[in-house]
Amino acid sequence: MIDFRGVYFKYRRGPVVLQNFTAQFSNSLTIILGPNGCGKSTLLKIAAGILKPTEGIVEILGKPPDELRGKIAYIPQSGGLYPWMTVEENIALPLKLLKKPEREIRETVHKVSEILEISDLLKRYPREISGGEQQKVLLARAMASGADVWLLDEPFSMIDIDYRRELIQILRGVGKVMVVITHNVQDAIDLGGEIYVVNGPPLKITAVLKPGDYTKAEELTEVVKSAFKK
Ligand SMILES: Nc1ncnc2c1ncn2[C@@H]1O[C@H](COP(=O)(O)OP(=O)(O)OP(=O)(O)O)[C@@H](O)[C@H]1O
Repeated sequence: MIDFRGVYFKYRRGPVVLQNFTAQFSNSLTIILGPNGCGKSTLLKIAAGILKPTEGIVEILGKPPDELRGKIAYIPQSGGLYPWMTVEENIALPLKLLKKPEREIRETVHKVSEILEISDLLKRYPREISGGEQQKVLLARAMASGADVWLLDEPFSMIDIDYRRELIQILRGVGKVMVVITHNVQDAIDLGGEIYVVNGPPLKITAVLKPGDYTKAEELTEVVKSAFKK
């Protein structure tokens, strides 16, 4: 579903992050686990079409990212909400860009806000809500957008442990193609997708674990620790 073939990417004042990188993420839910600075966010930004590789081919559902504008929901590791817009306006933005009727926009925003338990935050600005609430708003925006592909960079890092599991169940029910970057092995298990353990830069895949291979965080932690060293 997400295909990287011979991809090369280097930051102008940074390392070569992708060097002839080839991978096919074919599960509808891909989880990427790896240490700080190895290149996970860069890979996701390339998939989202935000960064352009200098060599190689990137395809999502058979198309280059540029042809999928409006069909990809990308949630960055930090930021991502427009500070001058209310929470409601931030969630509505992708639907506005798609020129959906006002009534449909209103209904969709209210529906997703109820699902994510943020209805009471709609009139506030991003600076007036907590970090975890901001992450919920970003997920609400992805949900409202109806995008087919969700690229999520550490989407639960500030969500408390009690709500996290509930949120993961909600996301699993959305039924979209998803790539999720996480540092948290328990989240990876709860998500239940195919887990790619990576290292770098340059980014390389050191282990691929099928859903259900590991049910205990301790077992997966051991595999991840040894894969990080490869
Ligand atoms: N704009 C930039 N310019 C130069 N180097 C960069 C830039 N952004 C990232 N890098 C470097 O590229 C490498 C990969 O960064 P990236 O953000 O993709 O890592 P990551 O795996 O997502 O890390 P983390 O888990 O800490 O978020 C790192 O060595 C980082 O220092």
